[in-house]
This record gives sequence, C-alpha cells and structure tokens, in this order.
Amino acid sequence: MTVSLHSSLPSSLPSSLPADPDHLSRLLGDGGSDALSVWPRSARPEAGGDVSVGGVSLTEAADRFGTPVYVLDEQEVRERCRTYRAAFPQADVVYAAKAFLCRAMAHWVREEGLGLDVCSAGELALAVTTGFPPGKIVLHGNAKSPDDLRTALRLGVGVIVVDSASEIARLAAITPADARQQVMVRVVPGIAAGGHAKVRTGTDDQKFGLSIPDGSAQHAVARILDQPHLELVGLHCHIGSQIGSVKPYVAAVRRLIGLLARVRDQHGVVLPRLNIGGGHAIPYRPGEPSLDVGALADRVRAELADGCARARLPVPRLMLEPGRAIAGPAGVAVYHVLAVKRTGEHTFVAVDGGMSDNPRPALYGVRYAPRLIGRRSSAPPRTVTVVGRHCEAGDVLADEVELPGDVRPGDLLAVPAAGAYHLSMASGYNMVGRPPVVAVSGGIARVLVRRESLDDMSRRDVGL
Ligand SMILES: Cc1ncc(COP(=O)(O)O)c(C=O)c1O
Ligand SMILES: N[C@@H](CCCC[NH3+])C(=O)O
Repeated sequence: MTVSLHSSLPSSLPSSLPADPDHLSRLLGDGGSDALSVWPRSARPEAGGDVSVGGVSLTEAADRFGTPVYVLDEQEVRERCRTYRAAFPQADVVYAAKAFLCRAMAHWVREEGLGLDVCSAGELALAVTTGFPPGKIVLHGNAKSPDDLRTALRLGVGVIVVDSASEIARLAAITPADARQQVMVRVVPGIAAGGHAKVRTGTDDQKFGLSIPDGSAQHAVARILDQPHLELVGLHCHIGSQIGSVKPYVAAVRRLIGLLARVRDQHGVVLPRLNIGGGHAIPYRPGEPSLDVGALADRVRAELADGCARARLPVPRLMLEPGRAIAGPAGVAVYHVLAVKRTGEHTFVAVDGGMSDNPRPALYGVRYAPRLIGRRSSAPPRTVTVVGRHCEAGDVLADEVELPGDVRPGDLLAVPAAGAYHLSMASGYNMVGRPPVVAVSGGIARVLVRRESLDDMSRRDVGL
C-alpha cells in the first residue's frame, strides 16, 4: 500500500470547487502545480487574491481575529488521523501532543480513534480534564518531575515510558501498593535519522533513552522486572523527527526485535508491545519529501513478521506516535507586513510575528514558503527575506523567498505547514503575546485558543 498524506486532493471536494492543483495554482497566479502542495487540502483561491481554508477566507479571518493568527483546518487534522488508522489498523496510533495541543485537538484525535503521547503533567492534565481517557495516554520524558510521575499515577495513564535508571526507583516508590503501572523502556537503537542534528534521537551518547551497546537498556529491563508494582509491556524508540524515509524505521524495528529476543532469553519474558515513536516528515516547501505512511506500514509490518519469525517471537502489538504529520500541514499562519526595508543586498519584509510564534527557522534553519494573500499583484517577483518583529538579527521567518516585488506594509502573508511546533514552542519574548488559534471547517471559523493579552502576561508578574 502506498498512501501519501500529500499526494492528492480528497475526492469528496464540493464539485463547484476546482479539484486540480494545477488549476488552483493558475488561479492563484503562481504557475507551478506544486504551489499549493504544502497547504491544507481544502485551500482554495478566492477573488482578489484571497485564499480560503476550510471554506473560510484568510483575509476575513485576519480582519476578524487580528494578526498574527494561526488557522487550523479541522478536517485536515481528522483526515490525517484517519490515514494513520487506515494504514495501521492493528496498531495503537497515539498523537504526539508536543506538536500542538489544545482541548479541541484532544477531542479530534480521540474521536478519530487515536491515543495521546504527552510529556508533562501539564499536557496530561489538559487532555484528561477535557475528557481524554487516561488509559489511552502515554507519558514520556527524559527527566520526568515528581509532579509528572505523581500526576500520571493519580490520573491513571496507560503507559509510562521509562527513560533513565533513576526513574525506575522513583516510579516504583510512589506507585500505590494495590496498583501495577504499565511501563515501556525507551531504547536508543543506534540509528542516525532526522531532519536536523538537533532532532536526531536514535544515536547513542545523548540525553534520550537507554543504550543497548553499553548495557543500560538491558539493565533497566532487569530492574523493572524486579519491581512488583511495575509491569513491563514493551520497548520504545523514537529515532528522530522530520524523517523522510522508511529505512531507518525498518532498521530500528530489527534492532528492537533483537533486544526483545535477548529479554526473552535472559528473563523468560515475552514483551507484548513495540513502540516505534514518531518523526514522520512533512514538506514545508513545495517539492520537499514527506514520509509515505502506507509504505511505512507495509515495511514495518513485513520486518516485524520476518524478524519475529526468525527470532521465534510472537509479533508484538505496534504503537506509533506521529505528531508533526498530523498537525503540521493543517495549520496556516497569517501575518501583516509592518515594514519593508531595502538594503544594499537584501529586501527585508518584516511582519507582526516572528520567532516568538515560530522559533523553527532560528533553531533548525527550516525554510518556509510564505505567500502574499488578499490582493493580486502583477509585479515581477523579488527575492526577499521575511523577518519577524523581535530584537534579534536571527529573527528570520523565511529566508530568500520570492514575493511580488511590490509587497508593502499592510499586506498579508500566509505561511503554510504551520500547525506543528510553532505555538507549542512559542515564547513570551518581547511580550508581544502568543497568537490565537482559529479552527476552520465547513465555512465556519471558531476560536480555539484566544490571543494572549497584556493582562494575561501582567497577571503572572506578582512582585514589586
Ligand atoms: C517520544 C516522541 N514521540 C513522538 C514524537 C513526535 O515526533 P514528530 O512530531 O516528529 O512525529 C517525538 C518528538 O520528536 C518524541 O520525542
Ligand atoms: N521541535 C522540533 C522537533 C522535535 C520534536 C520533538 N521531539 C521541530 O520543530 O521540528
């Protein structure tokens, strides 16, 4: 099966709307068929250079909610959840909340049959207080605080993924005598994969997980098996983020099966579950690769079947944790241009957001594809650098992108693929306030998370 999350527009589009990406691009005046490939599939050109998402005009959304504003296409999120469910019908798919979490998001992924991966008491409490079943939640973290662990036990999370030796004793000490907490061990399989050095977590000698070669993973397994109130249900790995190929996952599965076999040989215990984490790549600019979820499902299933047969193990139940690939492509950020500055070599287009709502270009050098919306321009394109409003020269949102040469203050710029790791990593820098999140679906816009106000910020400042 080959299912690409980006390959086509859904067949259920209203017939009055053009369903051919080439046609959409021509209407938008940008020529190539690739131009809309990184937008939510509901994106449509509208009169006067506007674009709608989920049937809602982005220009109107900017007017109504102010800018910067993050627009999240509910159906895109739901369809992405369904793609995973269809590709992995026998597996537990849990959405990695760190990509983006709010109450509505928790509802959507639950309604689509996914579990949730959280990594703090905060993410956990938000999910549970909004009705997410705690048994479908997995708790992660390389340094879980006492509060994280206590909250997880109190609320009854399904699985805690142990990430260090010291965590085992801490967890065992606070697990109630009449309880048995299910745990997995996070293993480092020794595989380098991921879109940037800062997001590669599959190699030894780093802060995440427990190494196989130095014996830490096996040691953790033995210690957990000694704890009467902990039930070891499987192994976990998360090899990195923004991974565009299935090969590293197959290699990771092979190594984890090796460890499952050693656990069986040493302890006589057959672990029933295997969690291969998330990390599936999405394109941020037209032409960039995405991970083929169908191919991943096929190859992982085949490797599990072969590897387990060779090791004479039953095939464990699979778990996976996509974050970015569910939320990322569903989001579009909309900014107003505040200033345009031409220097000797560059044109800087400064917008009313920046690294406080999207730190990713500054952190990983990620490149985005902003576009002018809300008016048509016939001006020839110019290569510009879209920058933010923050007090850093490195506050760049999109380096070296082509925009119409007459881009000017008051214009609107929309940045697609903005749904993951923007607002969840947003900061209070310069006290500009974090932008709102507006859900769009069926022509209706509704605020999910309101804009952070000066009042919100000043209420925390309680000293004199
Ligand atoms: C343990 C774990 N699972 C899942 C994810 C989700 O990753 P992604 O959003 O790249 O799918 C992460 C973040 O990289 C993670 O650390
Ligand atoms: N935050 C990162 C990836 C790390 C994911 C969490 N382990 C990003 O924006 O791409």
